[in-house]
Amino acid sequence: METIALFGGSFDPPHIGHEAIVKALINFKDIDKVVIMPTYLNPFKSKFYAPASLRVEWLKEIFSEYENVEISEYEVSQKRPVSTIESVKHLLESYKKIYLVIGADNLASLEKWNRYDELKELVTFIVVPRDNIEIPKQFLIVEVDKKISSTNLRECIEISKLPKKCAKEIYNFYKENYCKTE
Ligand SMILES: Nc1ncnc2c1ncn2[C@@H]1O[C@H](COP(=O)(O)OP(=O)(O)OP(=O)(O)O)[C@@H](O)[C@H]1O
Ligand SMILES: O=C(O)c1ccc[n+]([C@@H]2O[C@H](COP(=O)([O-])O)[C@@H](O)[C@H]2O)c1
Repeated sequence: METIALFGGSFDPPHIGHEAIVKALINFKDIDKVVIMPTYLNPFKSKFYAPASLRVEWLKEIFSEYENVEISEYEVSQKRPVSTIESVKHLLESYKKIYLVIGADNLASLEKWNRYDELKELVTFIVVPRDNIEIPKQFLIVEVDKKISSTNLRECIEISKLPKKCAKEIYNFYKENYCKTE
């Protein structure tokens, strides 16, 4: 196991778009393992909705039968916003090469990420297309076409857009706590 794909995110909630991205990564290039790393809190966000412990629990259940997929609690266990550069440096103690996976919506803020100049030298970015956002030529692309976002699901939770393994638990949590519509 030398090469990993680091797939970080809030996963608030996890949805079938995330699952499709992980499936596509497993067979991409020289990737040996996908490391899914939920945030405690994204450094650019002010709050989370589901507690980190619950998001970790869901992710572990969703990917429990996937080979070569690991859920890392490195960020969550620190109970603070953790910059991606910190997580990458931590993972480079164990792995030789890291592909860093982001949705195209994150391209707009990427250069403002903490120590971006250093980060870009340490990883190879993989971008997943989204919302017809243009992806500059220097980035690798993994094609996954799922028009789903956690923001929309928090507004109006739809069970068909949640990973089967814990769709009911996720549905009930957001329905009771955040959904605005029936
Ligand atoms: N449907 C999708 N297509 C492409 N990339 C996605 C998709 N859903 C999530 N991603 C990417 O996966 C990573 C983790 O996503 P995240 O947990 O933020 O979910 P999200 O649906 O993007 O949530 P939000 O609506 O709050 O931004 C991010 O880099 C995000 O851009
Ligand atoms: O390192 C940073 O400065 C930084 C700033 C904003 C976002 N990120 C990371 O981007 C990933 C996607 O976040 P999100 O909330 O869109 O799922 C997640 O791993 C965040 O920690 C990282």
